[in-house]
This record gives sequence, structure tokens and C-alpha cells, in this order.
Amino acid sequence: MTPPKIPQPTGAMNPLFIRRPLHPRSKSTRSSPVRNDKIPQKHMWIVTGPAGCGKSTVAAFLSQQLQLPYIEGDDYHPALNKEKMTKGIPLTDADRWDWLITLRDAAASALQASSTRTGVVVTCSALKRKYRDVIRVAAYNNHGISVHFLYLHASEQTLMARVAARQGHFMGAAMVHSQFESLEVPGETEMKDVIAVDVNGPLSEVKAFALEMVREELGVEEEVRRKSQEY
Ligand SMILES: Nc1ncnc2c1ncn2[C@@H]1O[C@H](COP(=O)(O)OP(=O)(O)OP(=O)(O)O)[C@@H](O)[C@H]1O
Ligand SMILES: O=C(O)[C@H](O)[C@@H](O)[C@H](O)[C@H](O)CO
Repeated sequence: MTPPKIPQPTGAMNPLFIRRPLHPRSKSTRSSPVRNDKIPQKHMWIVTGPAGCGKSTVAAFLSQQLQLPYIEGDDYHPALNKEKMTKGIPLTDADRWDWLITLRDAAASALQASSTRTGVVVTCSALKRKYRDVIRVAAYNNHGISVHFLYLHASEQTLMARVAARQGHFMGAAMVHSQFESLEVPGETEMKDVIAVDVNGPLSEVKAFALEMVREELGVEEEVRRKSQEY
């Protein structure tokens, strides 16, 4: 007997699958189990990645284009953390813990500050899975909040060169290697809320792509919510 034909994945034909090289995801896996799709969502756009990947640059652009407030994660590091990084000493989990919680809560407060505010853009290296999980708690605490990570990625060599060329920043190029040592690239199990953005290319393309991804994400969520309201 001839075995049944197994349908082949069609993802390769979808341009989104090509442009999300790390963890392409299907639109059908959108809604998280903690999310009530009938509640209007406010969005945390967390721009992540190792030092020099362009978090601040991309976040400022998204904030301006989407008319959303922007919270710079580095402003929330205690002085001791900045001192360590300035001296070339990598932060530990313990150094990052309170910072992550404070930053997450500041982002949640910014969303709650106004009933018409629909989102906030935040920079946060969020290098490890457990750090991203700390931020995700915002959505568990408040089901009206959606957390999204834009994971900016490029080679260590590229980021080292960008940080070396940057002027007047506390983080030196020698620290980039330690950032990659800490980094846990978002894996398969995180594909629901992580959008991978390749930042090896020119800034204009990176910005346009990041904005396109955010708009697409908003469109998908709106569609899910609209459908849920039909039932
Ligand atoms: N796609 C790009 N192409 C070329 N240069 C870039 C690109 N993205 C960012 N840069 C430059 O690289 C440097 C690092 O960018 P930026 O400061 O935004 O990164 P960051 O992730 O916020 O860094 P940090 O975490 O160290 O604060 C800046 O000088 C910026 O202009
Ligand atoms: O977790 C960390 O090690 C820090 O957040 C760093 O990533 C820096 O603050 C940032 O990259 C500045 O260059």
C-alpha cells in the first residue's frame, strides 16, 4: 500500500519566515494562556540584545514613530552596576535582579499612567531566559498587558566594532564578549513573544523592519481579539 502523503511545511514560501531567521513562528500560536483577548491590550515592547546591538537607537525610533513613551533600561541600573560595567566587570545575576524588577514595574506603571496609552517602548538587554521571564511577570500580574521582545542580533565581531566606534558611553568594547557569554538566545519555547531582528544590515533597514514587525504584531493581536469577540 502506498503510504499517505505528508503535507510539506509551506513556511519557506512565506517571506516572514525568511526574515525571521532565528525562530519563525506561526500566527496561529499567537495568544498566550494568561491573556484574556477580550480585554484591550496595552503593549510592552522590550528591545533586547547584547551591548551595542542598537537597542537605544531602535527604541528611540519606535517610540517616535508609534508616539509611545520610551524607557531606557540603562537609566534604571543602580550606580554600583554602572560603576562595575565602566570598570569592565560583567554584572552577575544578583546585580541584575532588582534592576529587572524595577524596570518591569516602571514599564507597567507607564502603561497605567494613562487610560489612552496603548504601549511603552523599553530597552533592556534581557540576555537570559530567566531575565525575560522576570519581565513576562508583568503580563501575569495584569492580563491587560502584552509583553513582546524584539531580540536584536548580530555577530560579536560586528557589535564589538560598533561599541568601539561609539563615543561617550560607559560600556567599553571589551565588555561585549562577556555579554555574549551571558546571552541565552531565545529558543523555540519562546517564539510566542519574541521577534528576532537581524541588525547586521544598515540602520535604516533595521529600523524599518522593526517597525514593520511591531505593526504586524499589533494587527495579529487585533485580529485574535476581534475573532474572540465574535463568540
Ligand atoms: N544597524 C546598525 N548599523 C550601524 N551602526 C549601528 C546600527 N545599529 C546601531 N548602530 C550604532 O551602534 C552603536 C550602538 O548602538 P546603541 O547605542 O543604540 O546600542 P545599544 O544596544 O543601546 O547599546 P548599549 O546596550 O551598550 O547601551 C551606536 O553608535 C549606533 O549608532
Ligand atoms: O545586563 C547587562 O549586562 C546590562 O544591562 C548591559 O547590557 C548594559 O546595561 C548595556 O548593554 C549597556 O551597554
